[in-house]
Amino acid sequence: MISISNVSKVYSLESGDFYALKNNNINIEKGEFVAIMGPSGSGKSTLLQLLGGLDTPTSGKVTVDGVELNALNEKERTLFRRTKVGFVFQNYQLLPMMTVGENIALSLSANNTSQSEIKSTVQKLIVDVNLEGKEPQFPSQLSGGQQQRVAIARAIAMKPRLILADEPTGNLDQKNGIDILKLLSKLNKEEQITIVMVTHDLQAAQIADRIIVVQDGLIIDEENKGGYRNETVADRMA
Ligand SMILES: Nc1ncnc2c1ncn2[C@@H]1O[C@H](COP(=O)(O)OP(=O)(O)OP(=O)(O)O)[C@@H](O)[C@H]1O
Repeated sequence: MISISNVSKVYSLESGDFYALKNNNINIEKGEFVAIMGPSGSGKSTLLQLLGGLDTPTSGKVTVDGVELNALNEKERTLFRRTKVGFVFQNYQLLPMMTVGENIALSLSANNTSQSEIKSTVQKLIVDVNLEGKEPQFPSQLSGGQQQRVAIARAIAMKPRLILADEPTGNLDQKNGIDILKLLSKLNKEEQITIVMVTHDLQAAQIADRIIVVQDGLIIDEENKGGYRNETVADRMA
């Protein structure tokens, strides 16, 4: 489903080139639930942004669901993000002036889906994420856990084969956090949606099939342990 080959992301700073990610390789299978852990600043969000086509690598190849992201132009990348990937963020990123129903329908509307299909899809999604009756309300009228469920409904509206979640439980209390993890797990098991989730919470990561650790710009996992060395920030400057 996902293949990363010799991927680096370099930022040019006044002090020199800084490797947010340095020459990484990884494969994630279709239907896997993968947690990404690692210290602050290690490169986790950068990795997620590359997988979601929100950013491009400085070098190397990123392939997602058969699509080689490097080969896409800006327009194609936008279409890729809209149709192939569902994004879930720590701070939900709902549009405050839109109702729950309208937020969920966003990607459908952007994709020229008919009004009747949008209506029936939103109604089904509302039930799937257990938010019956909340459709006409605004995000500010919902709890954090409910807002995150709206964000997940929005993320899966286009039936993506991949969900990228950046700290989806980071703003939630334990109970709401667990509910969100259960919902993601259900989507993974029942719909075979591949999930890549960044988390700082080891308990949250336990729900995943595999934990990948990113440290100092290096992805470390079972296949990749040989590439690991304990780099300092200075090592990441070219
Ligand atoms: N636009 C940028 N310009 C320069 N450096 C950047 C830029 N974006 C990210 N970085 C650097 O790249 C490194 C990786 O950042 P990233 O956001 O991926 O870390 P992270 O592991 O997600 O951290 P956190 O857990 O705190 O969210 C950090 O050292 C960060 O300062």
